[in-house]
Amino acid sequence: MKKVNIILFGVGNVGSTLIDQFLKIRSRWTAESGIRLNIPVIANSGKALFMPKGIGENWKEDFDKNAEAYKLEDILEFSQKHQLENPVAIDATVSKDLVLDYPKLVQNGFHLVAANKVANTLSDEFYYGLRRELEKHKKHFYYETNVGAGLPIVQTVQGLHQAGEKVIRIRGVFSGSLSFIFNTFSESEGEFSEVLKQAGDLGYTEPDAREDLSGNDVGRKLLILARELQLKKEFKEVKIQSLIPEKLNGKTSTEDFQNRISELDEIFEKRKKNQKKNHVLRYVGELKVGRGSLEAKLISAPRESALGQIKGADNIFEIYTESYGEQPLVIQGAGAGAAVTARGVVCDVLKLSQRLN
Ligand SMILES: NC(=O)C1=CN([C@@H]2O[C@H](COP(=O)(O)OP(=O)(O)OC[C@H]3O[C@@H](n4cnc5c(N)ncnc54)[C@H](OP(=O)(O)O)[C@@H]3O)[C@@H](O)[C@H]2O)C=CC1
Ligand SMILES: N[C@@H](CC=O)C(=O)O
Repeated sequence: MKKVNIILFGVGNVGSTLIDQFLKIRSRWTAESGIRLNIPVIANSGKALFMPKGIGENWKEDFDKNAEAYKLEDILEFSQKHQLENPVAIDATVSKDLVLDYPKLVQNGFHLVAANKVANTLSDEFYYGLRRELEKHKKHFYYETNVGAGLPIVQTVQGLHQAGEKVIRIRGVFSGSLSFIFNTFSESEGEFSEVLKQAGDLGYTEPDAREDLSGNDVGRKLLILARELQLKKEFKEVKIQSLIPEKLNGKTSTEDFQNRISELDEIFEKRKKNQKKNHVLRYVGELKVGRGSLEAKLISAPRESALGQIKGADNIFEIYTESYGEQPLVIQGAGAGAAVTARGVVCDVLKLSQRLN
């Protein structure tokens, strides 16, 4: 029997769904794959719940009653003291501070699985430094949900590249929240701000929706894919069209922004009206590998086109390669939401566990 110990950072939208999915699947993993999954630590930004034998169905009550203030060192000590086999740190936060601690986690024997995109979008120096550290300590890092949530994008791009296939261009709708927003807004009479709020309530936006509206989240996904193709790029090199007017950006707090989102209504109503007939708004990302160009922008696309026909919070990725020629390899499906994202993390943990002794 192979034991795998999960240390979960982030018990928000994705993290709490992930716990529920783990609790449901783990007896099947034990029976079918010989993997015994234990979740001895779960933490938010201020508190952690330590349970050496692992959390169970009542984890929310246990967390509320028994979680305590902690530092990363407390988790490292706990892992040593209880000699946790195969510890895996899962990052379901948006924290940069936690990411800066990844090398320390790896040095202390942890494998990494991240929904958080920050580690793969910091400087080139951090990106390759972390990979050197992982190699040195023979640890693994999975992050499939960084692009397309539960869709198999990262593994497909990695697989094509490693197999020697020349990837020429990747284009599509990379944001689940912006997809939902424009798919809904283009077809309804409702105000833009109402649709934006709905996207937040459905768990599609980042904790601060401006990360989506600014195009930064799409910019990050482009950079992550570019780096998989060994392009040496930094985030500042991604050309990004922000959808947030200056007055709502910068020094405005998240709360202020939330209170003022109706100021976006007129702007987007105009954009919707100023389109050709049977056209819809789509926020697209495009990576041209040969030119090394990465761009995220709002376009008006024919309703019947591949980009125009997507629904709900769908992402669509068109991957143009030498062998596929003019007809791209297309991956499409829900690109945001707690259930699909958590399932993507579960898949990562399963793949990682299968590689362990
Ligand atoms: N929603 C989606 O569809 C997708 C999300 N993702 C990524 O998943 C991640 C989580 O998103 P989501 O669940 O929606 O976010 P939430 O805001 O719902 O949850 C974030 C959680 O992280 C915790 N947290 C913040 N900082 C730290 C820290 N330093 N240490 C430990 N915990 C911390 C928060 O705790 P507290 O409450 O104390 O602040 C909270 O529990 C994000 O990186 C997002 O980009 C990726 C793909 C799709
Ligand atoms: N906020 C993101 C969530 C997934 O990465 C998005 O809208 O795509």
